[in-house]
Amino acid sequence: MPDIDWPPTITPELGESADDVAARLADAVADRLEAALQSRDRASMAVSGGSTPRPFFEKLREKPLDWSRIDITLADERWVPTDSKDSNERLLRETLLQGAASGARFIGLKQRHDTANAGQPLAEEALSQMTWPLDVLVLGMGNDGHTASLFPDAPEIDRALEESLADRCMALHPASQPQPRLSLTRSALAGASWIALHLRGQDKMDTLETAIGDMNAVRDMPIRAFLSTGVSLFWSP
Ligand SMILES: O=C(O)[C@H](O)[C@@H](O)[C@H](O)[C@H](O)COP(=O)(O)O
Repeated sequence: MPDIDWPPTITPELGESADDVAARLADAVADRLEAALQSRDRASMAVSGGSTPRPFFEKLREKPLDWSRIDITLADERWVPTDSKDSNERLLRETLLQGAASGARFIGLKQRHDTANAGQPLAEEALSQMTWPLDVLVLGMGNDGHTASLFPDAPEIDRALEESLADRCMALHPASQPQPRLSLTRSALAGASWIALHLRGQDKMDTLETAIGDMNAVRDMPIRAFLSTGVSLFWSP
């Protein structure tokens, strides 16, 4: 079911629990990573933070993969210390990067610098260690239609959405957010070989349907930049 032609008539499997969907997503991601490792020395993945992905991360880490050949980064990061409760890096270290999966190479976005703008060149350099395009990308979405940290109210959003931007990451300062963000750019994200959209709640489904209703206004709902590329929807009520 997961692969849906976009724009879809959304028909997620009704009645699936969040845990069921997290397990199905972990299976699909493991399959894609395994397939990538059949043809190349290393596989690369970017995942999103927030509250939705925790059960997914806890299931994915149990998969029997050759984690030492897998590079993992974040779709975005809040510019906070990596021991902050708001840190996506901390979330990943506490959930996914445990046990055998701790053997993966994690490329964090947060850098020593005080500001996201100052840290961006170092993050860009760190990201260049990975193989691109990404083999796997797991996106979330906010009810304003943001994904990663591509927020419609960020002054930098137009540049971050440029389809041919060379930079793989950018600092953004969305007025709606308490912290500056460092986000992968549209060009870095949209090139992924396989994109999953992991959502939970009717509010997110309503937002998704609004996004699909006017696919041209990408700046208003940046998730639209990815829906037309063909994403696999993993949604639970
Ligand atoms: O750093 C972040 O918060 C994420 O990368 C962000 O893009 C997230 O995916 C959405 O905001 C949904 O968050 P929830 O899963 O908490 O609803």
